[in-house]
Amino acid sequence: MTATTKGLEGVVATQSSISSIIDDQLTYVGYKIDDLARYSSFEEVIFLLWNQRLPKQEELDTLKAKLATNMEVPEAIIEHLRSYDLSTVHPMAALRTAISLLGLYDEEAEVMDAEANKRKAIRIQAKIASVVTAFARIRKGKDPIQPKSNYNYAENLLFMLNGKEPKDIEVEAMNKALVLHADHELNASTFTARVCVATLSDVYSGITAAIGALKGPLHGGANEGVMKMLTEIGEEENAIPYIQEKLDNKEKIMGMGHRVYRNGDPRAKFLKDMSKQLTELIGEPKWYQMSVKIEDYIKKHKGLPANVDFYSASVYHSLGIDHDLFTPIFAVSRTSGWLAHILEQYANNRLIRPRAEYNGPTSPEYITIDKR
Ligand SMILES: CC(=O)SCCNC(=O)CCNC(=O)[C@H](O)C(C)(C)COP(=O)(O)OP(=O)(O)OC[C@H]1O[C@@H](n2cnc3c(N)ncnc32)[C@H](O)[C@@H]1OP(=O)(O)O
Ligand SMILES: O=C([O-])CC(=O)C(=O)O
Repeated sequence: MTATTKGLEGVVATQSSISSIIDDQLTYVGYKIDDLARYSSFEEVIFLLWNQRLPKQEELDTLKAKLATNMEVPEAIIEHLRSYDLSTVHPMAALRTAISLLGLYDEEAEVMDAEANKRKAIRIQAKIASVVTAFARIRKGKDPIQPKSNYNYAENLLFMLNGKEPKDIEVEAMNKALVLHADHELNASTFTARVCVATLSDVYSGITAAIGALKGPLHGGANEGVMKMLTEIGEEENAIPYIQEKLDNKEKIMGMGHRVYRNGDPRAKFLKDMSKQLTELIGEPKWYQMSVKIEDYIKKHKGLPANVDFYSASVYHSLGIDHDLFTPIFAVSRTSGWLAHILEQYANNRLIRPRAEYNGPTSPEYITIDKR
């Protein structure tokens, strides 16, 4: 057996043609994230991740139409959401359970051929936006909003969330955030999804498992943590003493650091630009200003760069999204990547089963329970 590496750092666990991080550059199917963030719609990226090529206009139109028409969720899911005490349930917990439940209403859930799996991918990608937004509205005592078939994915997401026609700038920002969060090589939640389906379990199980992994604050959950931190700081002048105290207490600063990127996350600059623009637009530039101060300080004193979660917090806040919905919105986007990886895993599968180096006691004498 080879030596263990804590947290599997640097271990290459699979081959994949979906996304890559080489020398701090992120690509989806070889396309630079900078180009995709500037020019692509989220639907184009979904097509790219699932088919390993960019769509022609007609193919894109078909995918957009399929996503829009599949957004409706079974009434039973809505009723289930209504049955929780939503004041205490974390939205990621509700999402995890709702997606698992969704599988019970999909007649093809257990059908394991490639075409059926692609059909399920469309249904899951479409419906996850409705589940998150329905949750958001039901807990405020409002009814879920039906998607519009002529809206694109980002528009529908905002529309179903806020109940009003989104502004162009908001749609543009949401689209870009969805593109930037869509996939990221073998991050923890994607790895979780692949491990799950490599047992030949079903797609819903893979997505449910991945949601569970994304929920944690060391992964997707960090974006909610960033906004919590900014809110606690309150004003720009409090930022550095607050951060220094956290560092003195050996606490981690959410949204900072990354396992793979050492010199900076290429997605962060787009979110940073959007944060500047949108926080000004809503008349709350302090969130951006505070974030810049923290980023500079952590870079200088810890050598750690901001990751994708750092500026996405103030971006989502500016779009009027509740802070505990930031990670579910991340999940809506990352579902596209999880699904791509699940399909890729099925297409060339082998059970994922590494080894553990045993470091427990050896040969203790067994004493029967009456003598212990
Ligand atoms: C979408 C995403 O998942 S992006 C990541 C989102 N997560 C976060 O933002 C949470 C905060 N960041 C972190 O916890 C880490 O940087 C991770 C989990 C992202 C990466 O972790 P790892 O590569 O395992 O690094 P690890 O946690 O071992 O940290 C290495 C050192 O840097 C320090 N460090 C890393 N991140 C931070 C941070 N955000 N704040 C303060 N110190 C940090 C650690 O304390 C450790 O210091 P030490 O060697 O003195 O003990
Ligand atoms: O790759 C990682 O470890 C975490 C990350 O940035 C992501 O999932 O987007």
